[in-house]
Amino acid sequence: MSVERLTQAEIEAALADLPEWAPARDGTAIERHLKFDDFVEAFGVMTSIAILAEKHDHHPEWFNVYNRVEITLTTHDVPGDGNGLSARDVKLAKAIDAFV
Ligand SMILES: C[C@H](O)[C@H](O)[C@H]1CNC2=NC(N)=NC(=O)C2=N1
Repeated sequence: MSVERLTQAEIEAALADLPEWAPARDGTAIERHLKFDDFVEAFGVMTSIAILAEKHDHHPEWFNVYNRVEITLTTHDVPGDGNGLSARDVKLAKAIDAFV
């Protein structure tokens, strides 16, 4: 899938379909915060997301403490300087939403 940077309009359109996600890092990322019953559930979901990420060849930046998981999606391989949002981020976010 293309790693071209999404335009601002494309980002806004994508976020309209991703109500659980919020823009982050000045529009170069999107993030979603999750809370589970306990650590084991949180880590189980992280394990599933890790397998999904590997299938997508697109990997999250994430933080976990006990039952909380904070996921940030951004693309390193975009042209130009620094990370940006690409269609890969949108695709992985939709895949994550499909099972959390
Ligand atoms: C070589 C490998 O395919 C690339 O480094 C992939 C791996 N996972 C990735 N994950 C993310 N978030 N951004 C990337 O640009 C990216 N590129």
